[in-house]
Amino acid sequence: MAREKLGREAVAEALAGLDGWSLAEDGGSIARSFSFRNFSEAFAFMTRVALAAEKIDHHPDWSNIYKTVNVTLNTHDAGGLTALDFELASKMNRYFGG
Ligand SMILES: C[C@H](O)[C@H](O)[C@H]1CNC2=NC(N)=NC(=O)C2=N1
Repeated sequence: MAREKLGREAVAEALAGLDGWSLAEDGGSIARSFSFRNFSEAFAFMTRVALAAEKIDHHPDWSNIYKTVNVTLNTHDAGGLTALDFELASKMNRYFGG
């Protein structure tokens, strides 16, 4: 199941294929900071991600400061990382890459 908490090895494996994301010290979440040319691009990215998040019913913890978007992902329901976090993270990387 997509919402099942992943073990340490599965997390390490999923993270290895994911550019720019780092694992929190407690292993319970992943984080990445995205930097854009301006606020408009940052917000366009957030809009696109928001629609994708709604579609898969999985939502980021994030903040936006001007042209930077800081994101932390974990699955609250599972109390850790699940396949959904890595699905959303790789979508974000794709949208960021263009
Ligand atoms: C009822 C609904 O499916 C749940 O509350 C979903 C919504 N979005 C979610 N997003 C995240 N990041 N973690 C969750 O556990 C979660 N649960």
